[in-house]
Amino acid sequence: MAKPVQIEVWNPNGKYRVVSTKPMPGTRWINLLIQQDCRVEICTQNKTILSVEDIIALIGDKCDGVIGQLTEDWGDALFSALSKAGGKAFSNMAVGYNNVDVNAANRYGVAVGNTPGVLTETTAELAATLSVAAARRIVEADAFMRGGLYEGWLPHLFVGNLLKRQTVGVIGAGRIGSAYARMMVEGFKMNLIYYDLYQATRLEKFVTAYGQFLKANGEQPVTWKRASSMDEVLREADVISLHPVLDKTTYHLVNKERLAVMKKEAILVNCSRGPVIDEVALVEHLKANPMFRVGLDVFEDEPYMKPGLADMKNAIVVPHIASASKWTREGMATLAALNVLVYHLYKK
Ligand SMILES: NC(=O)C1=CN([C@@H]2O[C@H](COP(=O)(O)OP(=O)(O)OC[C@H]3O[C@@H](n4cnc5c(N)ncnc54)[C@H](O)[C@@H]3O)[C@@H](O)[C@H]2O)C=CC1
Ligand SMILES: O=C(O)C(=O)CO
Repeated sequence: MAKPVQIEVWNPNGKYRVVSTKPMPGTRWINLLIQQDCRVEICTQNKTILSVEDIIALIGDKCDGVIGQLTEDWGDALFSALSKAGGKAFSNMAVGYNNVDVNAANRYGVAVGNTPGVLTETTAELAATLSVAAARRIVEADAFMRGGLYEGWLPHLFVGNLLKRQTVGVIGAGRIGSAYARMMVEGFKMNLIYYDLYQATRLEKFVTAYGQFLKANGEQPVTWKRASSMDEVLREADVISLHPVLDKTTYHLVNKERLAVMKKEAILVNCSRGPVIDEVALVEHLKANPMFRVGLDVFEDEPYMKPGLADMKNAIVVPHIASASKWTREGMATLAALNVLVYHLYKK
């Protein structure tokens, strides 16, 4: 039997019981639930990742809906427990739902929601930040300065890459990949090459129009190309950012062989999911190619890094913060609450 979990209760007399496995930013999401007659229970347990047993204890005997987190394993055990407690709706507070077994949810009659859109620009901005930080060696230079090593300007000190007129490669040109591509094309006048299973028509139109604008102003136009294979992007791009969903087709999409295809001085950014890159192969590649740089927001065995990664000066690592702006996180919480409510509102 799991230990009882600590909770904070809002609107104790509400008719529907909705559980959030974590406190979430803002109060709009709580107010929306209360307005629809929900008793809101928020788990305040001081434990970063709740186990399946912890969440089963939270669900208890009666629960109408749950808002959960991407760190939790939403599979058969949890959907079975939620269904037994009368639950009909679950929302991940994330757009990615690789932690959710949607088939299991279907089997138990639980509707599943996620939080797309509201985090698109914020996530793309972090990918752009990592791209620039890697190109200009910002983290290394910061450590150098703080280490008291700066003795004066030198022609060779922290020389990095100029992005202007280089090629940006995007793998997975969906919402976030396309927003990132637009930032890099418009912000740095980079040419675009992308690979996706589907054509990114709006993105292509944007780059074409921006190219025409530049030309009309006497500047060299930017260009775009839809690659017929992922390897084409890896071969041609100077900066490559990964934005696909994580599923069977994208697991270890970037492996030893594909790293070898990339330019020796390329920059690789990952703000999608850790397992899209074979991280062991990446560490070896970083060791063998000191001019190759990566910017990583996500890791294969999150929260852990593969041995050796933390020692690599050509790697920038941040703790899965790509969607971490106040506006976005409040928006994600609001969307998650609406997802859980939709089912109940629909029934009324
Ligand atoms: N690091 C972070 O904090 C965040 C990470 N994410 C991750 O980013 C992912 C993408 O989010 P969105 O852009 O909103 O989703 P989206 O569904 O709009 O875009 C995903 C794209 O990947 C493409 N794709 C799927 N399989 C592919 C393959 N085998 N090769 C190439 N492309 C493939 C799809 O066609 C689609 O265009 C999420 O699933 C999530 O895992 C999202 C938000 C924040
Ligand atoms: O939404 C997601 O998928 C994240 O990784 C966090 O925002």
